[in-house]
Order: sequence, then C-alpha cells, then structure tokens
Amino acid sequence: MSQIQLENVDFRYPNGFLANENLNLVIKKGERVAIVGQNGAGKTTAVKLMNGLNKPTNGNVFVNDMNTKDYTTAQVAKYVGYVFQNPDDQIFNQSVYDEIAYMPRYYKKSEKEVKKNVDEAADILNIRTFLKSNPFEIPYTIRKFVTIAAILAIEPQYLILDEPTAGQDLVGTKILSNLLDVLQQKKVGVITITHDMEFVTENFLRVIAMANKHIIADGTAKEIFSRDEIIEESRIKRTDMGIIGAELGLGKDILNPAELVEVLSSRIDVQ
Ligand SMILES: Nc1ncnc2c1ncn2[C@@H]1O[C@H](COP(=O)(O)OP(=O)(O)OP(=O)(O)O)[C@@H](O)[C@H]1O
Repeated sequence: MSQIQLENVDFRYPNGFLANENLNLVIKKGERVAIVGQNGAGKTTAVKLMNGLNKPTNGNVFVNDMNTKDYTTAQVAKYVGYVFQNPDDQIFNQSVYDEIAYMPRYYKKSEKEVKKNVDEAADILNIRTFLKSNPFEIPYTIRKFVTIAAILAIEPQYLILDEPTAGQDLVGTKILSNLLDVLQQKKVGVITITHDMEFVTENFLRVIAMANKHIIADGTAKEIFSRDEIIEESRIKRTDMGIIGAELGLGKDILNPAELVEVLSSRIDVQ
C-alpha cells in the first residue's frame, strides 16, 4: 500500500534529547499536508523520520511496506524526497545541472533518462536558464529551487519541503503553488513544514499542528484555525483575513479574502 505511516514513534537525538514523542499519523498517496507549529516543536525531526534520515528510537515508520529501520536512507529517499530548509546544507555540485542530475545518476539511470529528469524538474521550477551556472553564485531563492528540482528529479512518491516560501517573493511563491499543482496531477504527495499561514490556507486542506514534541491536532485548515487552544499551544498565527474576520465577530474559521468577502456580503444582504 502506498502510504507513509508513523506508529507510536519517539525520536531521541544521540545527546539524549527527546524531540518527538508518540507520533501517530498516516499520509496517503497524493495527499498534501502542512505541518505547522512553534519553533523547536519537532517538525523537522518528524519529517526526517519519514524519509529515513532519522530512524525512530521507539515505534515504527513505514514507507509503503518498508519499515525504515530495515532500509538505508538512500533506499527510503527514492520514495520520499526531503528538501532541506537551508539549500546550502544540500548543494555540493559545481553546476546546477550536475546538482539536479546527482541522484538520478546515483540510482544508475542512463544519461538520456538523467537529462529528461533534469529538464523536466528545471522546467517546473523555472530554472532552465541556470543549468550551466555554479549554484553557489546564484541568488538564495533560486538555490532553493535548485534543491527542490534535485529531489524532484528522483521522481519520488512524496516530496517533503521544509520552509519553501522563506525568503521568496510573490513570483517565487507562485512558482511554488504551481509546483504543488503539477505534483497533484502526478499524484505525488507533498508534506510541507511552514510558518507561512497564507501559503497553508491557500494550498493545503490537511494541517498537522505540533507543539513540544507532539502532534496536538490533525485536521482541515478550517478545523485547526477555528480552535483557539490549538493556535495558542502551537503558537501559530491566523492569516490576516482570519484575524480581521475574528475581530469583526464573523467567526474564527475565515481563511482567505474570498471567504471574508462572502461572509461580509451575506451579512449585508440580510440587513
Ligand atoms: N542534532 C540534534 N541534536 C540534539 N537536539 C537537536 C538536534 N537537532 C534538533 N534538536 C532539537 O530538537 C528540537 C526539535 O527540533 P526541530 O528542528 O525538529 O524543530 P522544528 O519544529 O522543526 O523547529 P523550527 O520551526 O525552528 O525549524 C529542538 O529543541 C532542537 O534544538
């Protein structure tokens, strides 16, 4: 069965610090999930469990039918690709082309297939003009797209994005939204860690809120944002439209401008 499953998972770092406690979740093929929550809640630690970079110290993580404990990270990462929060932790090749080609070559694809993977991934991220560039000489935001393309080129079943919109302007954020649409068509699941609630409410139906090592809520964006105790405990912020809606007493689950306008116009009609 194609899914990621965390079953009673704890993760303790080698220094003894317990970063995740009793995590349980299932993410199905093609699902889009946003993981939100306070700094240090354990979000990055948790997603690294999903692609085998971290192995649970208690419980089990399954990717499809593979228990990650029994496989190398490279074997798991073929199915679940993780894009690092900081591109400089990921990039090490001297050209953008070689950086994107690295994993397909690692998996012993022919150069013809490698080129196809590189071109496709570069087109989705709008970075074809940079293929010959040295990745260390291009802007940070483009470097971030290079790292996403490098993981996309593996053709994973799931893509994990860690803070993808950080530092991106409107055009960059639109390229990311377009990426999500392309991945949806290809039935590739997407798991995003983000502090950008506008990005969450515009692109994600399912939201997992974390606080202090735990998953404290798992539901639709509407369910999560309408609950004050979840917002407070996970220290997330409602969207600007959500704040205005709540201040006006129009409810706590308004997510975007269209919903605010809809609620306001229905009130005006009634009067
Ligand atoms: N290698 C490590 N060794 C020990 N502790 C670590 C290590 N990496 C992270 N931690 C600790 O684990 C906790 C969870 O970190 P993690 O990066 O998973 O949080 P996060 O929710 O992703 O935070 P942020 O939003 O700030 O990125 C933090 O207290 C962090 O200091």
